Amino acid sequence: MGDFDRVGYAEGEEPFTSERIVAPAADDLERAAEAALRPRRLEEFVGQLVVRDQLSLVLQAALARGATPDHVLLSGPPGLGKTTLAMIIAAELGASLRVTSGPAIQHAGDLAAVLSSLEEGEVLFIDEIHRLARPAEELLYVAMEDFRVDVVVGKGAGASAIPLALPPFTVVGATTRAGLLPAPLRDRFGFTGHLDFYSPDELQRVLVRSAGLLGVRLDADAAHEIAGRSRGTPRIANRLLRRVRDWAQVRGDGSLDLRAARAALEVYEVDELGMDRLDRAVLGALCTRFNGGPVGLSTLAVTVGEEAETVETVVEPFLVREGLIGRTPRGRVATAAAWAHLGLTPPDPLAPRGPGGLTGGRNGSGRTGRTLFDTGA
Ligand SMILES: Nc1ncnc2c1ncn2[C@@H]1O[C@H](COP(=O)(O)OP(=O)(O)OP(=O)(O)O)[C@@H](O)[C@H]1O
Repeated sequence: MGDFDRVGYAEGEEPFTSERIVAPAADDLERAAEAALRPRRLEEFVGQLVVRDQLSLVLQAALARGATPDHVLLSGPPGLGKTTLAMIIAAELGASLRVTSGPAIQHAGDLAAVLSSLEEGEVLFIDEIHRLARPAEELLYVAMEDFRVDVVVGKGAGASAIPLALPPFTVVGATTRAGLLPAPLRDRFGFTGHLDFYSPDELQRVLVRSAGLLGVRLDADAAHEIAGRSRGTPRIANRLLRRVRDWAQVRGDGSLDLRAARAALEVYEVDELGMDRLDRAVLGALCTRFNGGPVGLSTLAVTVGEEAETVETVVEPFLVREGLIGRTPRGRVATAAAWAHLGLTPPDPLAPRGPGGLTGGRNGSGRTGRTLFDTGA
C-alpha cells in the first residue's frame, strides 16, 4: 500500500481505533467516570427544553393520578443523555430502575425472566432497544400493552403457554436508530422524546456544573473553548473537561483556564471544530485522493483504514452537520468549507484531471505543506 493509500496514519502507526477522545459512545471505564456527573433530577438536566417539559408533564400527571406513566421512548445520538433521563424518570417517580439492553437479551426467555421479576411501579430501562431479537420484541409488545407474559412450558408439540399477569410498570426504551424500531413496538410507547445536539451555551452549562462536581474551578473562556469543540455532545464535553483537568494538574499550574484548555486539546489533536485525526483523515482523503468526490462511503472508509460503520455512524453525521461534507446520489462530496478547513485549494473544475483524480496545485504524493492532522491551533 503506497503512502497515499494510507491517508490518515503514518507508516507503522496503528489505524484508528474506537478509543477516540471525540467518540460519542462510552466504554465501561468511562461509564464509571460518568456516573458521578449525571444529573439526578429533571431540574438539573441541562437543555432539551421541549423534551424536558413534555416529560415533566407525563410524570407529574402520573404521580397525581397515582398510576404508572405511559411507556417512554427516547431517541437520539449517543452521549446526549438518554440513560441519564431514564434514571431521572425513575428518581422523579420514586421508583426503582431495572436496566437491560437489546443486545443483552439473546432469547425471549431472558426477557420473560426480567419481566416476571418486575415489581409494581418499577421502571425497566432497555438501552439499544432496536437491537432486541424479534421473539423478544413480540413478547415485549404483549407485556407493554396487556401487562402479561406468556410463559412457555414444555417443548415441541406438547408445549403450552401459561399467561402470567404482571404488575403495572413503565418501560423506558432508548435508541440511536428510532427508524429501525418496528411500528408495533414504537406504537406501544405513549411518549417519545427525541434528543438533539446541544448548543455551545448549553454545553458550557454542562461543563460548569461538571467542574463543580469535580471540585475544580473552570474559567468561563475555557468552558467556552471546550464547549465549542465538543460536537454538541455532553459526554464529549465532560471527557474533554477531564483531559483539560489532567493537563492543568500535570503540565500547568492547576488552573483550568483558556491556556490549559487549548494546550490539552492540542495534545489530544482535537481541533477548533471538534474534529480529531480520523475526521480530518476522512475529509483529507475525500479532498486529496478523490478530488473532493463524489465517492462512496465504504471506499472512503477503506482509504483511511477504518470500518465503514464507524465512518458512517460517527464521522459522517458530524461532518455533514458541520457543512463539510455533502451527500449526493453519487456519493459524498467535500464542500468549500472542507477545503478551507484543511487549508487546501479546491480543484479548478476546468483543469485536466491527473491520475487518482487529482488536479494541479499539489505534488504527486498529494501532500501539502500542512499535514492533515494539523490542529490549526
Ligand atoms: N442534559 C444534560 N445535562 C448534564 N449532563 C448531561 C446531560 N446529558 C448528558 N449528560 C452527561 O453526559 C454523559 C452521557 O450521558 P448518557 O449516558 O445519559 O448518554 P446516552 O444518550 O445514554 O448515551 P448512549 O446512547 O451512549 O448510552 C453523562 O455523564 C451525563 O452526565
